[in-house]
Amino acid sequence: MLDDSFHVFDTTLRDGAQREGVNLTVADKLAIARLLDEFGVGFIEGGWPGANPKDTEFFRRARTELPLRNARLTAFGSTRRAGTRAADDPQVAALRESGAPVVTLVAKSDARHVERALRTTLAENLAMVADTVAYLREHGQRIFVDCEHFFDGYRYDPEYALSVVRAAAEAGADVVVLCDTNGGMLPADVTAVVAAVRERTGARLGIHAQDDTGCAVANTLAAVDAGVTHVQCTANGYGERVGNANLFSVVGALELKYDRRVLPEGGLREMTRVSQAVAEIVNIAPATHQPYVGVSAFAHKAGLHASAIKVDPDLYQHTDPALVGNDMRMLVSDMAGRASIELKAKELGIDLSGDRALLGRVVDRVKALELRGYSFEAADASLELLLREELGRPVRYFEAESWRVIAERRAAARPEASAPVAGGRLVSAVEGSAVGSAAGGGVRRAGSESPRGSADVSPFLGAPAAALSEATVKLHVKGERVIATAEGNGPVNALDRALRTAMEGVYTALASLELTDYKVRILEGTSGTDAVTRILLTFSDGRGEWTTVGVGENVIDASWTALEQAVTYGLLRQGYPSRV
Ligand SMILES: CC(=O)SCCNC(=O)CCNC(=O)[C@H](O)C(C)(C)COP(=O)(O)OP(=O)(O)OC[C@H]1O[C@@H](n2cnc3c(N)ncnc32)[C@H](O)[C@@H]1OP(=O)(O)O
Ligand SMILES: CC(=O)C(=O)O
Repeated sequence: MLDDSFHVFDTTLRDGAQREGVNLTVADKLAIARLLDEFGVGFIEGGWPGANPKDTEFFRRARTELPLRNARLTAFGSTRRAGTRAADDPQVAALRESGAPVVTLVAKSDARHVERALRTTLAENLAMVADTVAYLREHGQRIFVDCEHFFDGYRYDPEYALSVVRAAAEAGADVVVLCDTNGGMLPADVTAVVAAVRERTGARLGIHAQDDTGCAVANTLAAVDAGVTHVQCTANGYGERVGNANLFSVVGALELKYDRRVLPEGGLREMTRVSQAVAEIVNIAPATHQPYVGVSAFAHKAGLHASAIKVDPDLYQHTDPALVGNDMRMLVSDMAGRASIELKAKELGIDLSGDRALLGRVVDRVKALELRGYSFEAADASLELLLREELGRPVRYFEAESWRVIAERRAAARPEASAPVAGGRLVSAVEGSAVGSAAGGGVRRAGSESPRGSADVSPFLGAPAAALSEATVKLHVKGERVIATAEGNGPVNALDRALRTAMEGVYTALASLELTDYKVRILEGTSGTDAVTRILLTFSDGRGEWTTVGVGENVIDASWTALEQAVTYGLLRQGYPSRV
């Protein structure tokens, strides 16, 4: 067990679960608790037993399924109801029966809340606090008291707020936690209030800060400066409304800035992994710009930054990313300089150091392409193909002579649709920009059947319909001209299938490549449909992912550019020697 002189108290499973959009199962809660325990927090607040069946079940299963190495499990609940005895309050009984060694009791400490929300007297509220603490202590549980709305209450009626702290401490609470429940405090005020409460009560104090002014982490650290020895936080800052103090930011600051050991050996290096794993379980995409653990936390874009980082990464980083299990990354864009390209190439395993002319050419090409709408910062694979081209080692497995896509949408099985239409009028065909050139003779032909189009049964704007696309590609692969046709549920899917069909006998590993993400962004244009389109395609081969970028006025053409690169890069990853 950790040193008890300073507590890192995690409330992801209680306050974190109060975030809009979060709905954890018991299994999710157990999995998160295991991660937090491994990470090394001192206390894990598991929920409110008795408030809902799920939290009651969590504490029941935790007895056998949650052997904790570092943390102590904590049950949350409120002080007894007004006008009852703690021993008769079913909610207090649920806390006792939870089996948790520690209980956090939420208590009113703002006189207005006592009178208007609880609708009881100030004296009865003090008795509710003291009775409940004493009762649970007698039953062998360790007690922390969360003084709800403490800071607002202290401003309104400091003597009453202080009397709640004293009532809790005198009844046997180990820690009295001052809560900024509405999250409206600023750091300097927190420091001043905490210092005054310490001086006037002598109680061991903690802090629980909501993030409504964006100051939860700063307020938590301000309270530490004033002497609290217990900090309540949540993983990734999840919590009611805009959230709580982010556990990872607080722990990062305590360990790396305050030089205070609050985690067991090795815990800090797990921080990025734990943050991402919790986000995965909670089913919220990890916040990319989160301090310490975000994927962008050590991503450098500006050329000037890169040029100094080349000399020493510390010149542009507040700490070593490896200490928190994160990585430094270079982003290449139109803000890049030669140093950015050199460092990025190194990251990709290509040594360009010293070749100023080549680096300069790459910078110029990147800037020119970005002006046209390309974006390389999210498309490392495209950048690597470009670098290899500039090095005089272009990667090619095929050459596209042409491609053509037909997109068709059919009204779903109307009885009259199958009958010949009499008296229809033929109107002129309109020129399209995505049609390939005519076929030659004497070639291999490959075909792929895609049995179904996407059956769009949405009733939106009309009757159900089926959409289907058919693509034909004409390629040169290893000296042979190949024509392949395939169907797909959309034009890009059909092109992807046709491309694979054309090469499947030649590059068998193609089967392991999978399109996992397709992003479209409309760049500036005069109207919605004639604007320039940027496509980002992400592929996976089961071992890793890579992203490529394509730009064009025609969305299918832009997609093709990205697709050609993605497949090329995928084949390079499979180890095929480059040749046409
Ligand atoms: C600041 C925080 O985030 S604290 C954590 C808050 N978390 C939650 O509320 C989530 C879980 N809550 C619940 O499931 C339900 O609200 C329950 C089970 C706790 C209570 O449900 P209900 O009995 O239906 O009461 P309801 O939610 O309407 O109101 C809360 C009651 O608790 C009382 N109460 C509130 N705080 C306290 C307190 N510190 N001590 C004693 N009683 C309290 C209120 O006065 C109100 O009493 P009333 O029923 O006599 O009006
Ligand atoms: C206890 C708690 O969650 C709060 O006061 O915000």
